[in-house]
Amino acid sequence: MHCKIAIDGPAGSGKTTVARELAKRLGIEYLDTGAMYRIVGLYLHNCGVNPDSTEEIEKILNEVSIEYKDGEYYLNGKKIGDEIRTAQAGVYASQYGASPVVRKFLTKLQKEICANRSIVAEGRDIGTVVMPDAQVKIFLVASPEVRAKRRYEELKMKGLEVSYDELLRQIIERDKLDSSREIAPLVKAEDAIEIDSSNLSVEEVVEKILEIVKERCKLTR
Ligand SMILES: Nc1ncnc2c1ncn2[C@@H]1O[C@H](COP(=O)(O)OP(=O)(O)O)[C@@H](O)[C@H]1O
Ligand SMILES: Nc1ccn([C@H]2C[C@H](O)[C@@H](COP(=O)(O)OP(=O)(O)O)O2)c(=O)n1
Repeated sequence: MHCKIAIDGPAGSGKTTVARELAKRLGIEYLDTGAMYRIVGLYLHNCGVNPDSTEEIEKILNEVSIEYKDGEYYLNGKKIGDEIRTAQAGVYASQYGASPVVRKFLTKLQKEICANRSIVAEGRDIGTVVMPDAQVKIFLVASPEVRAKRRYEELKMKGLEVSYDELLRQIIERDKLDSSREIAPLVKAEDAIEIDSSNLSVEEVVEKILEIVKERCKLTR
């Protein structure tokens, strides 16, 4: 039986770090759905598309192909790099991520990738929309201040000029946008287990989830 693990939560709660480590230890696939929203958000922004215009977005997405191969993303055949990892790309992802057309386009792709395999997928609506049948659903949270500090350290390490106050503002704004939108909002799935990572190390979070996985997926690793 396939083991499906869904990790949802707000920006900076540790989803990507934890999901990657879990996938490695369990020897299963990993999917970062946020990267896909960042790719589409940045592309639509660069095309000057109005986030509220369904027609404009549909027209552009009809000519777009996104592929996911061996952990890498390709947009119209071109491999995606760190350009999607900026704070601003996260803002565009959140803005265009509220569009029903964008969500339909990406959710279809995400369901195809997650089908018929054991996988750890992370984002905002994995446990509620993309993999509602996941045996393990984690809702990973942390205080906005802790999440902004983590993002600040992360972006500084990448040599990017960032302001903690601006990051905190953006994180609070994205939290609000992501959880108040009509379609597939960021909410804890009824059967999800909430973990607050504010005062936990990555290892402690991974260990907590591994315990749940071993019990529910009967995996030995
Ligand atoms: N429990 C934790 N304790 C300390 N730092 C963490 C923890 N979880 C994640 N981080 C760090 O915080 C930053 C953001 O983590 P990330 O996994 O990208 O969060 P998300 O995917 O939820 O936005 C990364 O630099 C990561 O190494
Ligand atoms: N499944 C998802 C994943 C991301 N999004 C949107 C909302 C998020 O603010 C942006 C960016 O997501 P991402 O996980 O890359 O952002 P963080 O790493 O958490 O800062 O994309 C979404 O709407 N649904």
